[in-house]
Amino acid sequence: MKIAVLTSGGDSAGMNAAVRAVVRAGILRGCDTWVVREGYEGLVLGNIEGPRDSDSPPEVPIDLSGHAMDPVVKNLRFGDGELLRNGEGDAFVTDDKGRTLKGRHIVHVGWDDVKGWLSEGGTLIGTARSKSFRTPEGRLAGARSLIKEGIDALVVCGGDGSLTGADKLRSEWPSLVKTLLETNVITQAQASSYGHLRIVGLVGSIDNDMALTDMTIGAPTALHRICESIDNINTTASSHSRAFVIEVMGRHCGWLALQAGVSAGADFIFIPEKPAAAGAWEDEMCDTITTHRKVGKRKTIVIIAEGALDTALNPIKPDDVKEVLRDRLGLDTRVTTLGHTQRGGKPCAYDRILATLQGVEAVETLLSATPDDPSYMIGISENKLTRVPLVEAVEMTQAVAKAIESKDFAKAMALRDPEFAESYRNFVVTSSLNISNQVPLQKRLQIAIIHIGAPAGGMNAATRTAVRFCVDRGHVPLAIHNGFKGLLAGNITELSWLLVDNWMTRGGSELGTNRTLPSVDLGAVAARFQEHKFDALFLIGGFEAFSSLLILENARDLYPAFNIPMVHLPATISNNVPLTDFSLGSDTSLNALVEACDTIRQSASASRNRVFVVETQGGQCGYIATMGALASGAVLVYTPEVGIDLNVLSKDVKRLKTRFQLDLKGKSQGRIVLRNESASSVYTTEVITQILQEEGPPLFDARLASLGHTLQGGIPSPLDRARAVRLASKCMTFLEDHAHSLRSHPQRRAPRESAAMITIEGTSIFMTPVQDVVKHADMKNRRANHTWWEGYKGLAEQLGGLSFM
Ligand SMILES: Nc1ncnc2c1ncn2[C@@H]1O[C@H](COP(=O)(O)OP(=O)(O)OP(=O)(O)O)[C@@H](O)[C@H]1O
Ligand SMILES: O=P(O)(O)OC[C@H]1O[C@](O)(CO)[C@@H](O)[C@@H]1O
Ligand SMILES: [Mg+2]
Repeated sequence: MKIAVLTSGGDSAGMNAAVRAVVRAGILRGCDTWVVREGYEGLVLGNIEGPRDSDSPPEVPIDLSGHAMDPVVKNLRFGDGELLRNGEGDAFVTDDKGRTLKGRHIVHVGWDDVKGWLSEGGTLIGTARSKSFRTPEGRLAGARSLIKEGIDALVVCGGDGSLTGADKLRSEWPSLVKTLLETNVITQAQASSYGHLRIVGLVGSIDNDMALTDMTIGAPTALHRICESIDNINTTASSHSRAFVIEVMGRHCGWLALQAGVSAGADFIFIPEKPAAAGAWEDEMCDTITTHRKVGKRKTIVIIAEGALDTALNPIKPDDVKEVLRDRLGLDTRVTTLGHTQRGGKPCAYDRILATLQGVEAVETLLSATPDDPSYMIGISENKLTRVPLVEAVEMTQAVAKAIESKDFAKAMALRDPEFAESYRNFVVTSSLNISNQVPLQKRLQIAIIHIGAPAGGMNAATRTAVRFCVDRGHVPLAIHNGFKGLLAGNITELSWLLVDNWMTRGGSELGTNRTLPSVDLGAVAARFQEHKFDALFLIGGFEAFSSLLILENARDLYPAFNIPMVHLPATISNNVPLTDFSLGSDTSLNALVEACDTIRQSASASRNRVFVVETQGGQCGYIATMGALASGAVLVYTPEVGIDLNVLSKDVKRLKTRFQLDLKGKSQGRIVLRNESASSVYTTEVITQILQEEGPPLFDARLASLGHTLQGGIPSPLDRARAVRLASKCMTFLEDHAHSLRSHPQRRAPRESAAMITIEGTSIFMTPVQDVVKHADMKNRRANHTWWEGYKGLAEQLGGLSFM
């Protein structure tokens, strides 16, 4: 099968990763792979007729013995990848030896043509907003180009518009083929061979505006760019006690503005799905901000989506908001439009992984497609890839715009993914300071918050959420400083709304954290619970927090003080807590790893012929190493779950040698091997590096880099912050509900369900009793019995290109 991939609409970070994945997965599955330059415009323009240099066979590598049938070897490179990467495709070439892509929009690419693309921002194959493709003539020309080049299947990576175009092409295809046949543009044989177009959509857009998927490729990276900017603005805003109105992208969708509001801790937001009340938003905004200023807040951050409206559908622009803040509140106010900085830069770890997994899935979808199947869009629901009929996704997306146009805002909100409305509610609770939601005095609780284990990004954001929730409901948030040691020392204080204001952006643990378990002195721990009148306990941490909760639940018969609701929010960079797909901090950590590996790869590539063995943390859990390999393009990954033996090592050395032999002479790229710190007690990172150093020359040499505690990351990633807000809010509701039911039905022993862990499993979030979590835990190795990412070690290595050698 000949598969072509194009990118269309506004560019988004991760599009290159998607193209790389489609190309490499296609090759691994025995397909020929092509890219279409400049989106649909490239299809319309097609390729110039006559001789061209794109189909020249792959340059023959020096040693093919034993590997001639390897699909990677057969499709090693066609020579145009460098041109695309360097932006030289359209260069004016004077001598006849030079390559050019001028006049060629549909280009054959091989394995090495997409090397290094994983980490590149934007889209190297170009994108466009093609006017001509919107016309029937344009689509006819597009169909002609595809058939002329013999393309059987098309992957379109773009936003809602691009996928609407893809759906149109799909539905019109039979009539387009008929017209081309009738006008003798194609032969009967071509019409029969290409009677059915296999097409699949990948959603690439920073807007996250496509229905039936939780996330679009590029939206998380744009959120990174926005949060970085707002984090920077925060400090200057605070210094001058100013207000900032920050405009973010999103013509018809408020996802970026909403998530930025949640993750950056803004005071007020404007989004199209929840338009501000016409004629009343000025009062509402001023009241909210005045309340914040009255308790002593020195800065004001208002985020406004590009497409913000009021309920009468009048656009609201940053200058309108600025005027109100200046004239009515007397605030020294500045407007910052983030513009295209949001679309720029390298993809974050999540986008690299999402694009890679969805690219692979797109190829599988094309291979299994029959003429009776609908065309699919590859989506994601929480942590599960989905195949959704393209036509349904397009219709539902258009329904949002229609709902807004007809002022049915509740419907618009409901048509976005389920998390959208929840995020909005969470934004309101965590940003505002209002007492109208407070519960009656007799229902108010003293809720203790404790951090346990190693620091992880998002711990402080979760704590801030808990505190803001308490303030909103009238509960008292009590911080236990320095874990159970601190509790025993009586290190407990009340937290306030203002104190936690800047905690969204803070890494580490503001409360202080350590690995001491309550078993250090259970009786004394119970006494402290009683003394400080805890009504509920919120534990934030990793495996130790899970163990602590288990210890407390097991001791409920002995110590009545533990008969309060208790909930654990997993937070650890290792992501080794059983049952949950993601712990807080794991995304921050992957981003730290990806950044470090990009830098290391740069050094390795510059030195030519170099392998870096990079050691990751993760304890007995290979999550960071495995997902880090997918996100950084490592060629090998060693995990504690699989282990290392001599056979594996010797095979890997051979594979690396073969791969280096296949590189263009003098242009060898650097390669990365990731090794989890506990993958083997004998074959340590040092030993593996020494083996490669001994065996590699003259083909390659080897160096070691240990990432250590840098993997805890600095500033938490926006995804960890947003997850912290979402999960911590649910935890607080859980504590409140169980505390109230325990108060109304006092029992000697609290029910086991009242000591739970919040878990993300596939498409759902659960409150799982800690006693049930135990069944899924390997307590000795401090990890889960089974994980969702196990198979990705093999996938990372396949996409790295060594597995078939
Ligand atoms: N209704 C349509 N019929 C045919 N082609 C379309 C249609 N809508 C969009 N397209 C094609 O898709 C291209 C990209 O669409 P659009 O500019 O809306 O961006 P997008 O894919 O939504 O991405 P983003 O919103 O992230 O920039 C258009 O320029 C056009 O070529
Ligand atoms: O880069 P352009 O073509 O000006 O488009 C800007 C638009 O593209 C997007 O970035 C993506 O759709 C929108 O958020 C924004 O309104
Ligand atoms: Mg769009």
